[in-house]
Amino acid sequence: QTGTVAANPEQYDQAYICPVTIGSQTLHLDFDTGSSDLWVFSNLMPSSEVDGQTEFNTNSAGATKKDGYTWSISYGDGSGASGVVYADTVNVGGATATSQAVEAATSVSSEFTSDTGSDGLLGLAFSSINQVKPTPQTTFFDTVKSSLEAELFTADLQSNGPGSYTFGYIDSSKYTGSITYTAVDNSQGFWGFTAGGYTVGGGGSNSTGTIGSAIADTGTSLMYLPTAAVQSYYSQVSGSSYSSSQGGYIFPCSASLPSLTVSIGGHGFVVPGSNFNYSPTGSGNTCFGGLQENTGIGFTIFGDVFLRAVYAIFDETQGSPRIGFAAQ
Ligand SMILES: O[C@H]1CN[C@@H](c2nc(-c3ccc(C(F)(F)F)cc3)no2)C1
Repeated sequence: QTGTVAANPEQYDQAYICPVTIGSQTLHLDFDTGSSDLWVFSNLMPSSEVDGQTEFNTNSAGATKKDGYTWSISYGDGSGASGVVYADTVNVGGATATSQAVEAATSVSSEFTSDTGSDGLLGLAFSSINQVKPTPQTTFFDTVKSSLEAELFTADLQSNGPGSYTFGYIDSSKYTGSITYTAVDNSQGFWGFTAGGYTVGGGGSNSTGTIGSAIADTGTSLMYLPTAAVQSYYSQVSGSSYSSSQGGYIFPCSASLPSLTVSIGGHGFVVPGSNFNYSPTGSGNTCFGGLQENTGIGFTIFGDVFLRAVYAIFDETQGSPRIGFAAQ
């Protein structure tokens, strides 16, 4: 089997929301290659924590409670959720898992209540970091992968318009040139890979260092690189500065932004400058940069700002996992 689902950007491309059928309900979930739990708003939550989101009905005929199973998760920004676990049929664009662990929230943090476009998350990292106790559950991809035409999924994220995820096949209309694959280190549960040198702007190679280990994370909006690369980038953006009040680099919204070329698997991938204007700060006609320092995170994260510039293939067809990127 295969699956194809639209990936709809929230405002400022903050996250990508996809329709998922669970039993007879359709919920809109944030697909996240940086975590491994499929959790949903549910009828078990206090109404004070729900602001228009669709609630998974745990009383529906097809939902089977997994007694004694609980979960609790927190995300990079400190938000989180917790609850209990059911099994139900989950269909993503035609790819169907007949008995998928569906983690029904009994409580979510205020950030999720306020994120009115999302009814929960669908994790696509490795099942080793699933947060269900006493027994971790498999991700949707792990549950269905043996039944897919090919054991892979792909992400085509777009700005201001629908992109798509595919399960089980590569859509050759989504990219140009060839796909460059590189080995994945999943020892931390993430789609980890090694990135090489970088060049700011289209000029000659002015890269002074290499980026090193990184993760591909569709659930992170921005791109977080080592300080040296970030300072090198913003040194080419006139009027840019680090704003402690905004918590990152900002610049005049009228600034012209250079591209950033990153070498992965020996191929240079170009992120256009426009990808690095993330959003207005709301003060003084300054804009918040889509490239920020990885200090304090502990990871270099290739989030949506990077992933919008490529077609990404999350591939387990070779036995050991690999990740592929192609220009689009
Ligand atoms: O944890 C890492 C795994 N991938 C990144 C991720 N972060 C979120 C997230 C989604 C929605 C919200 C909220 F709605 F604003 F609460 C917050 C965080 N989803 O994936 C970071």
